[in-house]
Amino acid sequence: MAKRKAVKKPSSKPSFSKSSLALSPKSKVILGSFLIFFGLALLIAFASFLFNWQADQSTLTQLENREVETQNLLSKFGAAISNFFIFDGFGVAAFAIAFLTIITGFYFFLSLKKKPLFQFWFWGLLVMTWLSVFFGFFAEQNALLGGTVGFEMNDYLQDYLGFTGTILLLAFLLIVYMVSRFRLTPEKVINAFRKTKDDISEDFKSSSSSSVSEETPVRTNAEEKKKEEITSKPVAPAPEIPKTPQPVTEKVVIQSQEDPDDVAMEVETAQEEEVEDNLSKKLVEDYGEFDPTLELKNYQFPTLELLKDHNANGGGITINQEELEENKNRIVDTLKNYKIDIAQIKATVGPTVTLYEIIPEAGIRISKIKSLEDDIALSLSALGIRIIAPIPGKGTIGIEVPNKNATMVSMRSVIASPKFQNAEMELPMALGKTISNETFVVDLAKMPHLLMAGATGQGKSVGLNAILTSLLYSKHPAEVKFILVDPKKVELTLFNKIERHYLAKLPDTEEAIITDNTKVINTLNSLCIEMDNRYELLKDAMVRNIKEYNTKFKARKLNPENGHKFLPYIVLVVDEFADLIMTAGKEVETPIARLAQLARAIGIHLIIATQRPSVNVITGIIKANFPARIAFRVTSKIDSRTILDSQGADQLIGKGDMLFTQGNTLLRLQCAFVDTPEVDKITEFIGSQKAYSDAYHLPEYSGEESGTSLDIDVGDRDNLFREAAEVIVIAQQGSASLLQRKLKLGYNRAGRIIDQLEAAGVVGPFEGSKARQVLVQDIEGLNQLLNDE
Ligand SMILES: Nc1ncnc2c1ncn2[C@@H]1O[C@H](COP(=O)(O)OP(=O)(O)OP(=O)(O)O)[C@@H](O)[C@H]1O
Repeated sequence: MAKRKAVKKPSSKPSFSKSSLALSPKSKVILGSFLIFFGLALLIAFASFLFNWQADQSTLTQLENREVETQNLLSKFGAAISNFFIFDGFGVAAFAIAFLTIITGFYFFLSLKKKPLFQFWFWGLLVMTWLSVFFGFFAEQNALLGGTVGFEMNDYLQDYLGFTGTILLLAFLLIVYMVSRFRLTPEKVINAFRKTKDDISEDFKSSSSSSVSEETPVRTNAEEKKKEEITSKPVAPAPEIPKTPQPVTEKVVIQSQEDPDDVAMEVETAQEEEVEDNLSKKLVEDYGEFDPTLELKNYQFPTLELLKDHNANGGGITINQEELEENKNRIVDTLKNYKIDIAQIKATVGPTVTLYEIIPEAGIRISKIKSLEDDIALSLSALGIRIIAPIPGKGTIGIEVPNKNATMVSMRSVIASPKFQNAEMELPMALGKTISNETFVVDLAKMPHLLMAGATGQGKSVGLNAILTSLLYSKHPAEVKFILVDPKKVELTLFNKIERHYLAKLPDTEEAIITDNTKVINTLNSLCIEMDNRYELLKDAMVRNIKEYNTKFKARKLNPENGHKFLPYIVLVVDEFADLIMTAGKEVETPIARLAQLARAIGIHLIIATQRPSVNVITGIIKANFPARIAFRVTSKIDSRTILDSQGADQLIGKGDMLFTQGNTLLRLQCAFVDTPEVDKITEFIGSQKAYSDAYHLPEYSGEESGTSLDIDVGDRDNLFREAAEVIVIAQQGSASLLQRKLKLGYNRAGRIIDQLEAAGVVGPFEGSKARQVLVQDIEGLNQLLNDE
């Protein structure tokens, strides 16, 4: 098949490299301010010239004579330049030059895009010339109005076109200008007239009816307000992309050369790709890259001052030489008891533990040391000793011994560290410090999900807060959204304040932080729908992951009219997973497993914490999909095995001492500490700033039971059934949230009553996001219905 590629013609224009013309920001500000002041000077000089031109003109021939005085506010310079532009030039229309200079100054000063500026100048100069001729035409007597240019051009035109011809030409040029600059069409003019006429007649009507009804203006106001709200809603940060470009088709006619009688065949080739590419390039040129943060462009990230430095000595570690020596001697002596001689010993002091790396004498088998692990720990008689034999990749044996005085790792120190500040990660989390006192930062997007376990009081909640704080310090509200599940109801409540900035929720729910297990099931299923939707978008955009998708969207290569939008990362945090599994079991496990298996590419990441890392909570399927794990201190070796697949977590010392693995080696870390008042301050700081109108909405999910016919025994009805029915009938609105509010009920109970009302025929079936239909008109009808039962 004949395929022809468009060959780009080499441009005949001379090409300038852009950088040779580019100015540095400093030069732009200087040039910009010069132009602004110069334009203002012109403006003052021109204005002053209008009043003093006659007096000043006589002095223009003696400019070099310092004795001669001019009336112009800008003296000789003002008089000369004004005379040049106004009298010898374009008349009063020359004011355009002053304005154009000021506008140009602002463009440089604010580093704005130059393209509209060229348009300003083009149209500005054209209008100036037109005005000059126009004034020259009507005010021939006043030389100042049209200037010499206006006068001469007018004279010239009248010689050739005559009086009437010149008027017609001027009128024609005016129409050309209006149509090309303001896209004015006859319909638009007629519509504008019609609208004014309608407005006037409406005003007339409302003023005559205002005395009759008092309610009308109130409603009008409300309506107006609503209208205003709609129009003044922050401009959706969606790039303006015109209709999908039609593929350009090229026709090639093929005719057999040997046989001239052969039927000619037309081959059409489409050049869709290039057009789209050009379109996105043009859009980027015109509007710049799409900026997802535009809607909250004044958003300020929380400052470091909101965090406390929990250490008096500024986070540094104090090395206690005596303690080091003492521990070294104990290790050497203990090993000697088991006939293990040491060739070399080295200590690395961390915030909570010190690592003693030993190299045994030649000939000593590592397995011997390994088998003596417990005995060595016992001889050293300290809590939290962990023996690593050998340290992977090093060929030494490590013995971690807790420091007598642990140093707290404050969140402030890890957030301020260059490692976190310069981290080029999608979702950077500053977890704490390693044993060699280095800040440890990992990317949640790479993990891609995190499992966290630890007995009660060992630092899980602090760990979760540290993760959330890291993300709040590094990501704009447009880039990440959290779904927080907190069955304990107290741990994550502080994050309520940032609901409209950072949280995601189901559309019909009031609270964004989920404390109710039924809602968790709905949210998880909704998240699965979001996942499927996102996969569809990725497929449509022909990209493999969210990062590529967002890059393509920012480059304006994806059309929002086709459903494309900027996709924020979604982080689901479940604080007490054991509790969920115990109450909801499979209903929770299935969507969690599905998300864990599939959600990595589309930017949904899960962080699951549990107190009880038993096998019925962390099942095989969940474990398989959570390669990254954090273990705080647990109570038994079995628990340690369940979470880490090896022991060690049972030997930790608590208070944020943790082991982290991403599938291979175990890393001992001291978790960064962030206190509740600090989290409170951060959320307060964010919460008090301008927010989105609502939390990020997840897709609607209608529970499985919806739509099924219900058969509920009359005797099993809730005590508040009758009262609830009355509330619903009076309000004529069949929603569970109404019952929750009016009767102060929990979500579950309100939902149950609604089901009973459906069975009794008071309300209709579930209708997705809409409230159910109320089938009874009034209380009398309700009484009749219930008495007939
Ligand atoms: N990283 C840390 N550095 C210093 N102290 C810590 C750290 N993490 C926790 N602690 C101490 O441990 C206490 C308990 O921590 P936390 O509330 O996080 O425990 P938890 O595991 O969430 O307990 P629960 O499961 O009962 O909620 C904190 O009040 C704090 O004093």
